[in-house]
Amino acid sequence: MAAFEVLAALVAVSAVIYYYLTSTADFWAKRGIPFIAPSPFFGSSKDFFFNKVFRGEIGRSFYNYAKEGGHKYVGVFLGRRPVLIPCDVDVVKTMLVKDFHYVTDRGMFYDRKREPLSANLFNLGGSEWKTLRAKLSPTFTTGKMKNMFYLVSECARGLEHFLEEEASKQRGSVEMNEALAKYSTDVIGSCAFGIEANSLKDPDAEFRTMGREVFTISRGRAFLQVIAESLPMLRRVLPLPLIKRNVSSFFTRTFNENVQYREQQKVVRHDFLDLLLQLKHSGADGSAGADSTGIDVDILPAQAFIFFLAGFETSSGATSACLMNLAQHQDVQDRLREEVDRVLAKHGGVMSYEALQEMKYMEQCLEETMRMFPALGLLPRVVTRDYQLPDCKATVPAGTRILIPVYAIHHDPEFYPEPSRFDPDRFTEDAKSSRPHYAYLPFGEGPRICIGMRFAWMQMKSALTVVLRSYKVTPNEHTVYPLKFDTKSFVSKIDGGAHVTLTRR
Ligand code: HEM
Repeated sequence: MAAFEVLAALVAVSAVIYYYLTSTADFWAKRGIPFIAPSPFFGSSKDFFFNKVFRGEIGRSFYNYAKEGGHKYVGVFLGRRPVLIPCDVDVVKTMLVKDFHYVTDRGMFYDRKREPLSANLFNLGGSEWKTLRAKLSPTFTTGKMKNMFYLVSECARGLEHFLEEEASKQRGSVEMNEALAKYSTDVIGSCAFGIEANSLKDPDAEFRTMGREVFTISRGRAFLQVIAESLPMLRRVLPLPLIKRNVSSFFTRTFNENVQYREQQKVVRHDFLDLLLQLKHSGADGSAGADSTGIDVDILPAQAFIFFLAGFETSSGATSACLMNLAQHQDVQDRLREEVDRVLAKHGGVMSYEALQEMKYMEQCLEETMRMFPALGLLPRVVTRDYQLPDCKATVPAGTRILIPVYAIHHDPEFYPEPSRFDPDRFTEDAKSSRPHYAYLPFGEGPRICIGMRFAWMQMKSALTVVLRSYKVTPNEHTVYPLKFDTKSFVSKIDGGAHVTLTRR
């Protein structure tokens, strides 16, 4: 009898779970939006959960399905959660800009109490995000970038020495992804935390170790994340810190120690840390500042942390992918080097901020690389109030997820014929004006566009200048090309590394 009761209870629980997991399956059908049918638990794509395929590529299969059917949208399910994929660049534009007040947030999970670093600009939503963005935006003006350039160029000199040593060790063979990750760790360590991160000099530098750890997800954690995707209410009870504890205590401690040092020693470096400190003080003395508009000064370390997180792997990934493209396309590399030599000669051989601004062909090479290899293959958004979709009769409720298929748009032959071909001439002014602006979204768009874009350009161009003015870059036996994406990485990363040979000119 007892066995029968246990069995009955099991059947009942399974039925409830099954009902819960499948109860959203008619979400898109009810709204008349074409959709990709889900399977229970995994939704429309198992690959999405098991990280077997690059997420941007999964988005591309959804996008192609919609386009082939002549649809502007396709509905999918991630687990039981309905997710909308807009597949028309005009719709994307409307969502990101005109209808921004309906689609303000990314729907990222954060928990200010348990994990203060998660309450950062990338994750925050609504009015908290808006106030913070307004406070932080002046930190990234051209003038502020110019003031910070001396710190970036110090790190670029560090990169120069590092490459000299590395290239001499292995007949010129260097893995550029790691070299550039060290460089960008040093850059952001210096600008956002005010310290010499020393990643280029010291193979065991703590900052670099933490940078690696922050993106490493154990199998157990990955499994819990799958469950949390399907059953979001478990998020608050599962032992699932977003950021590993040793990583978060390292960044918080480093930030706080340096704040204390600067305040005591009255050090001014014109970097992000200075600017974040100004936010702190403008609140404390009662003038229009952080506290007076409701920003808690305790969330400042979280902002330095997101500058690091959002800034180091994105920039190093794009720069190393660009070098891989240049290694395969010697004609493009020669043309770019000619530009670097010419502009530097004009500026007395000095890599100044102004010199970098003049390197227009370098911009084209990076733009084309970020088209092929965008940092985020899918741009997340969430609907914040009931929303009648543009060019469509359907309304979706608040809470509906949206994924903008950036990688798919960047590989749509309608905008980029032969999309797998590397061709920086797609980014001449004429070529750009011949296609819709929203067919190119490497930094996102609208009010939530990447706040660090100017900084990223400065950092990437400095690194490319350092490499190209001294070396010819060629493929070697370790080079894997065409580039493959690491399917486990949230931010796009080259699978197998960026191996090239550097030969002194
Ligand atoms: C090549 C380098 C970079 C790329 C490709 C990149 C790309 C992106 C993208 C795609 C987004 C989302 C935009 C959207 O949702 O519309 C974003 C947001 C963001 N990025 Fe970057 N990024 C780069 C470098 C940086 C750097 C250097 C920093 C900081 C120093 C930074 C800080 C941020 C922050 C804080 C956000 C959130 C902005 C907000 O929600 O208001 N990024 N970035």
